[in-house]
Amino acid sequence: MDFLHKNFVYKTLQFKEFVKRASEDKHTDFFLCEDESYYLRSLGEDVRKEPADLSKQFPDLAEDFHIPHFFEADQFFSSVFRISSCGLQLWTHYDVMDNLLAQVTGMKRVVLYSPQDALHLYLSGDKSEVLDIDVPDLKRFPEFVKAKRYECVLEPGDVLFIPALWFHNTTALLFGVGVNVFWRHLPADSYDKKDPYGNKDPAAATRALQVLERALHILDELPADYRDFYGRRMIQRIQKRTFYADTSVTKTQEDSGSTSPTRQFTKPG
Ligand SMILES: O=C(O)CCC(=O)C(=O)O
Ligand SMILES: [Fe+2]
Repeated sequence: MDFLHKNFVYKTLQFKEFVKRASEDKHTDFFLCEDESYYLRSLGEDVRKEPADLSKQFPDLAEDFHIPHFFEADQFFSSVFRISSCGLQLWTHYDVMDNLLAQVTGMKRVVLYSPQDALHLYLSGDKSEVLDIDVPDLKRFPEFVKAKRYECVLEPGDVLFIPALWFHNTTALLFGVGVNVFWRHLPADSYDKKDPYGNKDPAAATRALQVLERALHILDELPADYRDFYGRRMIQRIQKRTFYADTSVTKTQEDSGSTSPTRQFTKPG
């Protein structure tokens, strides 16, 4: 699927007809063309307000679906039923909650990139503009080669932990059914209140980005050479204050020689 050129449409179908079409390669009945692909991502009862919940929208199926005890019941956010045609690829994106992606039938390739590689992914909001991650256009996306790719193939019964902010790109290798479960690992009031999908930035991040826009607007009061000078200094200040590698390596990480991030709130420095 291509979010830049919107090569997909939203349609309503009887569930039985949807499953038939999603599981066949060529269709006798179709919307656009005989080899079109199908994708279902379940939603809540009120699609704009409520997150998806397998036990509410598909109670019979939910009886068969159990995941290990990874989080407390009050951290649960949503359980999303997903069905895809063979070959369907979903663009690289991040979500803001921790996630277990379970494969029920079929097989799915999942490619992951660390949040620390965000600047190499040419983001448009929560999505990467590099749609073809296997044969990327390196003239348009030269930095993409710097993003480290992690890859796995999910088979029936497999469950993949996708931590919040980790980028993921999925390709169904066969017609397949899956469920993913999002849960909150930050205090509940950190999240955007109106976010049925679990992909809106935490409220504090949104506020910080708004303040940054204001700061940039203020810099516009100065000539270009001054903007350049203060812009560079602002970048350095942000890096020093926020990047793991620069300031927030914990004692234990230093001791073990690891620079991998942990989820810790660092004191303002
Ligand atoms: O499995 C898919 O098709 C997409 C999964 C996904 O984006 C997620 O679990 O957050
Ligand atoms: Fe996702």
